[in-house]
Formats: sequence, structure tokens, C-alpha cells
Amino acid sequence: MAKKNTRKKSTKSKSKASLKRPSFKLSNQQKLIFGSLLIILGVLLFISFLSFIFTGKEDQSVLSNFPERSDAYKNWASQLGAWVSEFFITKGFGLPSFIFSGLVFLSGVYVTLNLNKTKLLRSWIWGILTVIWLSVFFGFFTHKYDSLGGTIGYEINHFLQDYIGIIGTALVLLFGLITYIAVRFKVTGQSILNVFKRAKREITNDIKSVNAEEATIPAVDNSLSEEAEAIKSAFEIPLENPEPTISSHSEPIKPIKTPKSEKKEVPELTVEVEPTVTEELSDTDVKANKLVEDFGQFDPTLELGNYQFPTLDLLKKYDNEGISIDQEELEENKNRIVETLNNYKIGISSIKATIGPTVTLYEIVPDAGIRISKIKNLEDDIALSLAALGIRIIAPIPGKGTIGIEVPNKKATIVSMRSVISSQKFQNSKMQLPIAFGKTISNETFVVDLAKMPHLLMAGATGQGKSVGLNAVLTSLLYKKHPAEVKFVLVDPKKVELTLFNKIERHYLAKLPDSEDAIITDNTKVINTLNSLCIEMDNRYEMLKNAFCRNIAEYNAKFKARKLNPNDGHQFLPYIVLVVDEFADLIMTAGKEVETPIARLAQLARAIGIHLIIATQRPSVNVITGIIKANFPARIAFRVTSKIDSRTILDGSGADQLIGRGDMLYTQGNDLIRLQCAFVDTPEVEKITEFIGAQKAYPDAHLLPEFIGEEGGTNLDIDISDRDKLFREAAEVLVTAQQGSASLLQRKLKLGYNRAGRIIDQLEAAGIVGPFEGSKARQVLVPDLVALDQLLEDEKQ
Ligand SMILES: Nc1ncnc2c1ncn2[C@@H]1O[C@H](COP(=O)(O)OP(=O)(O)OP(=O)(O)O)[C@@H](O)[C@H]1O
Repeated sequence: MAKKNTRKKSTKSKSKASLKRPSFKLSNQQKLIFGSLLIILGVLLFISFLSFIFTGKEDQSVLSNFPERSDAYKNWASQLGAWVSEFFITKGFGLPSFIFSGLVFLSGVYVTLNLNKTKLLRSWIWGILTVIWLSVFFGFFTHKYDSLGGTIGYEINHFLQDYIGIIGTALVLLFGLITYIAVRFKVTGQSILNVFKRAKREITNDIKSVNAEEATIPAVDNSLSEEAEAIKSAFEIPLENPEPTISSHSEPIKPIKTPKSEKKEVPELTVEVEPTVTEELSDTDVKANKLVEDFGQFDPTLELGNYQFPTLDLLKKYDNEGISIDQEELEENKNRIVETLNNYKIGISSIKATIGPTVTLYEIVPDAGIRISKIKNLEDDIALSLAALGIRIIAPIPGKGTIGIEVPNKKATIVSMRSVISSQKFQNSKMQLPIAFGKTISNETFVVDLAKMPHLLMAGATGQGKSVGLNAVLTSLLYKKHPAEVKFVLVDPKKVELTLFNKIERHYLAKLPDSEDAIITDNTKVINTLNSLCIEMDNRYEMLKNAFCRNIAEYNAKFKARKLNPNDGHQFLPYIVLVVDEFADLIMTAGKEVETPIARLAQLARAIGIHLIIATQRPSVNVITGIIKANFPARIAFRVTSKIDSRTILDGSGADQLIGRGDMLYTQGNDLIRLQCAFVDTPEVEKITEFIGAQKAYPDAHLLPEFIGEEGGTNLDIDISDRDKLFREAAEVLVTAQQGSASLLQRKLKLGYNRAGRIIDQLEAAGIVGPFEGSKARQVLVPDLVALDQLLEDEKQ
């Protein structure tokens, strides 16, 4: 229902948008009509041109007249055919004009099938250049106007020959041909050399193998058997298996000198063995190079070759984006800072302001002899005098030798996602997984590589910008990475934050084979997914090991260079980004069961392209445990409520002094960087996902390896004596509530997720609750406590 509503809404908003802006795009029916018209035109041109070759001369006499209906034309396309052919062939480019008919036909096909327009444009450009060159080339050999090179070819030739002579014209034509081949087919001097080298190598290989076949191989057999015979007859020692003995030696068998063994060139046999091994190795390289030369590098994006990246206009432009400097505010703040510090007898030798989107940084250089800690302690006093929240003192600013006081601007400016995505820094970034987080205090776009982080921990109190931050991360990747290159695994216990990404399920999401929805909202399924990711990680490591690669980038480069055979189980590996919203909720319900695979992934997955982004509202120590913290050097803190929370996430204070609404601190292990997170609103994300979702997709979401969880193998013959101590109490709780849910037990009996789950299994075995029913609570099979007593009594007997 909800889906229907959103769909209705989106179609409504779409139609509204189309009302506002007149669209000149053709509808699919119009494309079919226009396309088929072009195809027919192409065919008609071809027929006219072809018939002109045979009938052109005969039609000449009528063509010189003014066109009349009664004129009889021989051309198969009659008057029109004769006139058009005369125009294109005799008066135009000669026989190469046939290429035009092909181009018109091709355009029809492209329009009808809605194929890539840039390819069509390229075909036209190359087609026209070919027509011109051929026309001039044919014109070179004719000495009058004729249909071979047409009037244009003849005239250009004439012109060239008047100025540079026949030889000059011939050379110009040759130069044109070379340029054409070099640019069109990307031929280089080196590649021509390679062709010769390869031909030479192939010929020598052939000769070698023929020699080997003709001479060496029979020699092995004969010589070995003759050798054996010789030894046998000379020493009369029974030789059972002479072949291995000889082939395993790397030196000739010298000690046994018989007339026959002298004649046979045994040493050559052993020499032959080694080159074949090295030849085999270089063979794969040669094969790979040949494949690359013939077909180009492997292109993982080919399956969705027409995929269009989302356009910038899907992102909103904000009016108040440019930072407006309020000179008065600056002056006032400066004076107050100086005054407050003076009140505490702290003199300042200089002060400088850098204005950022949300805060302004005042850098001060105190007089000599002032203790830094004295200024640091005045944080609250300065905040009081400036009557502002979120003042942060950085004493000293690392690497600068100054003290920074960050003061929030009265009017914060929004950093739009559009401005960071369109920045040169992001657009030109060559990072593996570039993320444009927002802008720094000096108003520079801040772009980092998720692959280098390699995992990210995000924390912040509710409503401070976490979800926007997650959307900014995902949006950045959507703008830069093709669906073949990155896959997302989204875990969203809140069920509302990431639902929009459902639309790009078959483009960008990964899921377990048997699950319906790609976005995981059920905590129990998270455990299976995490374990499945661990299996994927192990599989990937195995593939990397077999390919002798150290990381995913090397592996993929090798795969693209066609050096890894898909028949050996190799495949192009997309990056996998696991996003977990509300990690605290997950840890509370599943504890160790999620912590262990998360920690495993965090420790090992960086090299094989699995990266984790974990967001939590509650950055307490039982959520962000030591093991998780140790493996997440990159952390982001939005505003948190206490210094303790700030310390848990950043190992220092600061996050409690932020002002919210996307104001954040980022650290990758050392410095803290204050950033204003880029703002991307839900409608923008909706537009982007709709844009991607409307395009051709893969048949299904990317499938992760199957993981059979423990609940798959529930043992229903649980021994009565093995039951949990709280079994009876638990049974009473469920029967009283008439609701068979593990979370109820967790709450009422204060149990962990695992223990509650085990008890539920025992209750199912005892026939008190029904089987697992997915997200619904289990059915309670016992109507009341009396019936429960009866059942348990019966069981004992
Ligand atoms: N970068 C930003 N720039 C401007 N405003 C922002 C920014 N980030 C968040 N906000 C504002 O703060 C509001 C809350 O943000 P968001 O939904 O991301 O919070 P949250 O931390 O995810 O909260 P919760 O944990 O409850 O989901 C947004 O609706 C928006 O108005």
C-alpha cells in the first residue's frame, strides 16, 4: 500500500514536472515512427544510388530538363531517385555517397532502438570523413567530372594539384589515410611493431614445435627404449621403468657409455623440458595480450553499456549557498574574544578569521609567555561572552603554531550535495571509492577515499545529521561508480531511512539468495548476511591467492587485462559497501553474534574490497567495543550530548561542542577536521534512485553466498533435562501474553538475544509455541496457564 502511494506520488510529481518544463524528448512511439522513416529513407537512397550506376547515363537526357510528371525515368526510384543520385553522386561525392545511405539507415536503427547517441554521432563524423577522403582519392584517378569521385572529389583534386602537384596530392592523400587509421583504429608505431614481433614469434614457435614433433619426440621414445635396451644388454640389470629416471635427471647419463648411447643425443632431451615450462607461462601472457589487442580490455560495465550516470540537475540548488560575510559580526566577535582574553590578562599579538559555511575560525597568536592551557580553560567564558553555542578551542592548531577558536556563524549556509558533487575535486578524483562529505572550515570540498579508510564509524545524537551523512556517502558513490563496480548491502532496522534505495536493487544492491528484500530490516537476517559476507571474503581471498594478487585493485586490473580465466572461477569483483544504520540496536538484540563477524570483516576485508560503514545514535562503550574501535580508524562524529560520548567516538572531546545540522568532526586516526556535511534531502535521493531505477538493470540484485544460519537447523528433539533454567518462567510469560516472541522474553526476563532464542527453540520442541514465521511472532499453542501446567506434568510422566 505504502509502495503504491509513493508510486502514485512520484508519478504525480513527474507529471507536474513535465507540465512545468516543456520536454523536447521523443516518446517511444515517436522514436519508432521517426526511426522507421529514417530506415526507409536509407533503403530508398541505397536503391536510388545502386540503380544510378546502371541507369544514370540513360536518365541524363531527362535530368537536364525541368522536372515534369510525364518524363520517363529509368531509375528504380524514378524521378526522385534520379535527382537525388545526380545530386549526391555526380554533383557531390561520387560512389562514396553510398556511405550516406548507410548512415541514414544506421540513424534509423539507433533512434528506433534508443541506442547510445554519442556512438551514432561518432559514426556520422567518421562516415563523412571517409566519404570526403574516398571522393578525393577517386578524383585523383579521373580527369573529368564523373560519378566515381563526384564533382567535389574532382574539384578538390584539381585544386590540390594546381598548388602542390600530383606527387604532393598523392602524399596528402597518404597522410590522410595514415591519420585516419591511426585515430580510428588507435594504431601506434608500437602496435605495428608488436604485430611483426608476434608474427615472428609465432613462426619460430611453429618451426620449433614442428621440429620437436618430427625430431625430438620420437627421439625421446626411441632413445629411451634403445637406451634401456642397451643398458639391459650391457649390464643385464632389469630396468623396469627407465623413462622417469631419465626425465627426472637434469643432466645426461654419462657413466653408462655404450656405443648406442654415445650416438643418441640424450642431453638434448633434458634441455627440452625446461623451455616448455617457461614457454607455457609466457604463453598465457601472450594469449592475454592477443585477446586485449583483439577485443580490448575486459569491460565490466558492458552488460549495462548504456547506463547513464545520474545528472547534476537531479540535485537541488539552494539560494543561500554562497557564504555571505557579515563584516559586523566578524568585527564584533573579534572584539569580544580579545576583550574576554584581556579580562584574564591574556594579550594577543595577532588574530585572523577564516569563514566557513557554519563556523568561523579565529586564529590567535597569544603574547609570549602565555600558557596554552589557560586559554583552553576559558572555553566556557568565551562562549558566554559571545552568547553562542558550540564554541570549540583548538590549542594549538596542529602544524600552525596558533590557537584556533571556532565560533558558529549567526546565519549558517547550507552546503548542497550539488556543490560538492560538481566540484572539480570530486569530478576529477581518481579514487577507488570517492566520497564527498562536505566542506571544510576554509570552504574547500572535502573528498576522501572509502577504500583507504577502510571502514567508517559514524555517531551522533538523534536529529544531528547522521541519515543525511549516510545519504551523502551513498549519493557520492552513485555519482561516480557504475553498477558493475560497487554493490551496497544496506541494513536499516529503522525501516524508513534507506527504503528509497529499493528502487536501485537490481543495479546496486546485494542480497542473500533466498531473501525477498535487498534492504535488511530484520535483525535476525543481519546475522546471516554478515556471515555470508564473511564467506564472500574468504572466497575472494582464495581468488586473490590463486591469481597471485595482493588486493582487489590488482586483481581487477589483471582480470581486465584478460590474464585471469573466468573458467577457473575468476570474475570481476565489485566493491561491496556494507551500511549499517542504528548499530546500537543491532548490538543490543544480537550481541556477540553480530560483533564477531563485524570484527572479522573489519580486520580482514579491506584488501578484498568489502568496506563497512556503521552508524549509531548511542556511541557508548558497550556498542562501540574495543575490538570494533580498533578496526575503525576513520570516524565521524555529529553532535553528541555528552563529553563521554564524544570521547568514545573520537577519543577526545569536541563532538559535544558541535552545533548540529550536519556540523561534524572527521578523523582518520590523527587530526580532527571540522566539516559541514553536504545536505542531500529525501526528494533528491528519490529523484536519483528513480533516475537509476528507470534504466535497464541486471536480472536480479547481486547475490551473496548462501549462509545456512543456526535457525535452519533447529533441533526439535531437545532433551528435557537440557532445558534452560528459565524455561518454565519463559513458557508462562508467553502463554500469559499469548505472543511467541523472543524479544518479549528478552524484555521480561532480561535475557540476551541468544538465550531467548534458545529458549524459544526449546518451547517449540515442547509444543508450546509454533514454528518460526518470519517477521511475525510465533503462534502460542497453549491457551492458558492451567493447560500449560497440564502439559508439563504430562511430559514428566
Ligand atoms: N548537512 C546538513 N545541512 C543542513 N541541515 C541538515 C544537515 N544534516 C541534517 N540536517 C537537518 O537535520 C535534520 C535531521 O537530520 P537526520 O535525519 O540526518 O538526523 P539523524 O541523525 O539521522 O536522526 P535520527 O538518528 O533520528 O535518524 C534534517 O531533516 C535536516 O533538516
